[in-house]
Amino acid sequence: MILEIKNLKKVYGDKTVVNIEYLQIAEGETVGLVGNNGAGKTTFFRMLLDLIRPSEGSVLSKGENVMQTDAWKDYTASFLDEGFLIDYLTPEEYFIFIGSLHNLSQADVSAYLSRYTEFFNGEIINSGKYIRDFSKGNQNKVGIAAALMQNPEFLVLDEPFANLDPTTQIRLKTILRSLKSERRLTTFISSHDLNHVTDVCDRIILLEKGLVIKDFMKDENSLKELEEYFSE
Ligand SMILES: Nc1ncnc2c1ncn2[C@@H]1O[C@H](COP(=O)(O)OP(=O)(O)OP(=O)(O)O)[C@@H](O)[C@H]1O
Repeated sequence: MILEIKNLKKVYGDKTVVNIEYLQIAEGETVGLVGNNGAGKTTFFRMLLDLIRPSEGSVLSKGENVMQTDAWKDYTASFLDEGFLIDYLTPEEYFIFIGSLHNLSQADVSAYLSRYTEFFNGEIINSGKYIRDFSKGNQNKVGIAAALMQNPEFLVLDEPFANLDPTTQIRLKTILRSLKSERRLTTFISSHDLNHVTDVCDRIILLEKGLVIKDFMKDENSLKELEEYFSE
């Protein structure tokens, strides 16, 4: 079991924004987290990654509490928002820096980047610009590519399709599918885009006011069911 959540709660003031009794994610699953604004998706992801402390409960990665160990950091990669970037670097400098944290040489990083030319669509590499000068969509591309470069077993992405152009959205889905089939990558992604989520995920978790309202395996009716749920 790559991830196990036990009685996880986050309380701000008198408001419980995440309240998940039990949840587990197995190796190789692609799980989509959906829910309206304020449902608690980002807060939940931040607790998964030990970026904020839960008020109660625990997150176990391969059986170890993420608050008490570091081993999970070797096989987990994530991109939640631009806060993960270093905006006064160029994308190349940023990739080299992230690579150096994961024992990748400059040659390894260049080899990796050359495989992602299509994903970058000519806009990221050799642009001579700092990350801060890129559009939000292109900043997202840098963050997602840096996460993938770490060759993770477990990938967490918060709204990866937002701000990406349709071509890149489709390319990202293709990349996620091939990493799943080639390397059994486990992916946990949040999204407001029900089409993309049902397209790429094999399991969908619906969060509302911090609670898991639905947790089901995707089938051919899932998109319609989700659309009905959200139109009520
Ligand atoms: N630091 C904080 N202090 C107080 N309340 C917070 C804090 N962080 C988040 N919240 C509240 O927690 C709730 C959940 O927010 P969160 O960002 O996790 O939702 P979300 O599902 O990711 O929403 P969105 O789809 O808009 O990104 C919201 O009501 C938010 O206002």
